[in-house]
Amino acid sequence: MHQKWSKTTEVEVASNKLSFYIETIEVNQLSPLAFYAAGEQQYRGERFFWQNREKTLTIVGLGQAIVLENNKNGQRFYDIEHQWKELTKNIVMEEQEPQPILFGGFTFDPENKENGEWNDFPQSYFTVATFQLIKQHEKTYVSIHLITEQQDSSIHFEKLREERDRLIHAAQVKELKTYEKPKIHSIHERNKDYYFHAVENVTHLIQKNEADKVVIARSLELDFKDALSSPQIIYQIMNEQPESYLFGLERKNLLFFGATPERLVKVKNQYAYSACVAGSIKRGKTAEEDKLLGEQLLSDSKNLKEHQYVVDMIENIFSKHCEEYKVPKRPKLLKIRDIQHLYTPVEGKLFNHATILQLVEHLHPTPALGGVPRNKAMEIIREFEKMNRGLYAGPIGWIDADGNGEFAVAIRSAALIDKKAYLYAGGGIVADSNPMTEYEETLVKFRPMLRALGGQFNE
Ligand SMILES: C=C(O[C@@H]1C=C(C(=O)O)C=C[C@H]1O)C(=O)O
Ligand SMILES: [Mg+2]
Repeated sequence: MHQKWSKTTEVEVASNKLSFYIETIEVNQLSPLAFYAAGEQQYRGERFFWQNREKTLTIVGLGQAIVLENNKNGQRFYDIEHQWKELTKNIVMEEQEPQPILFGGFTFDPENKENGEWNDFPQSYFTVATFQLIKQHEKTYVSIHLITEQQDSSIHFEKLREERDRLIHAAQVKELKTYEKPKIHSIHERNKDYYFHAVENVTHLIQKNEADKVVIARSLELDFKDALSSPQIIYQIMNEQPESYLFGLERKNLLFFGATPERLVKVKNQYAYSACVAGSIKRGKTAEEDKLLGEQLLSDSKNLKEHQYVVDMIENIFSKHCEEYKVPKRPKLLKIRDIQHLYTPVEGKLFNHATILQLVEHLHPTPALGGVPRNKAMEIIREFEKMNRGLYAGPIGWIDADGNGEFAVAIRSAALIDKKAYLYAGGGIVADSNPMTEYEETLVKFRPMLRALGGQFNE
């Protein structure tokens, strides 16, 4: 017999009286990706996938028990947090019991009005899945969530149990499926000339002291021969990027996905963990060359400057939200498949009242993706980036009913819509930046998603 938990709580959200029904079972041996793929017919546009960097936690969501979204600037973090607290305040979980998860993301800049692939996408987009799979410590749990105004939901719930069993069965029999790499028809560097012009201009502005650092990004447009499926893409990024957070978030016909090495913030039992990741160099072709490049990065003044702005800002936020915190004096190297970064982990013990979404609100955007000073940098980005970043460079992640959770910075990412994918990459511009070097840095940063999608740049 599977271990099983069931509970119902009454809550009031936005003056609606709602009941939150939860039933969780432990299941044997189930591939999270196969579970995700089992939702291909019924739940397209309503799924998510998350795996942390350490690969100790995987979460999959199929269907939507509730969607929390808003377009409010200024209050968007607070609103999501408030609604989630209302939804979960009466839930008392047992220690071993898997929690209901709120998963989603915040766009990079709610003030950006550029048209494109992010049209109609809300500035904050979160969901609680109808069917939630959690794989943690080698155990796998599947929960049903039903959030409803109905008083008697027993018939509805019985249907959901049947559907859960169908999904689990389908996932078990599809276990061994592999997917082919997509076939790219064409690659287009959007506004390429304009990007060089932007980096040059922004460097001049910084030399004139209008700002200290500004991150400028650009995008690639890929066309495919055939339409791609979300499980096919998640499969590719799982094979490509073992040392990163992996994520996929669907809404209607858009899939946003990526493999990022960068943590924005993790909160566990009132401890907070963040990471300064900024400053980059490529990987070497041999171990010796790789080591030399790493040493070069560790002593390169332009990259150290890029990095230090991030450390100063994150340290400042931690000093406001923590009783105590630690910041190492010098960065170390974070080496991932295509690139090496300067990396400084930061951790602290939060004040009692501090929450993960408050930290997300204050940390986003760090100067790793925005700049210094923050507001000036955002204005410059709006003026000089001919695009809408959407969820790229924004916070993506989850929160549980206890307020624990983790958000990554959604870089090394792309949006897929039908037969087109849009890949995003940028870099920190400081006074001594050079357009060609920055351009080449973006090529390296495009590489993981490009490779996952079946493409490659020639060197
Ligand atoms: C902007 C990106 O990455 C950020 C910029 C970096 C840099 O300029 O050195 C390094 C890591 C990230 O914080 C991206 O990957 O698109
Ligand atoms: Mg850089």
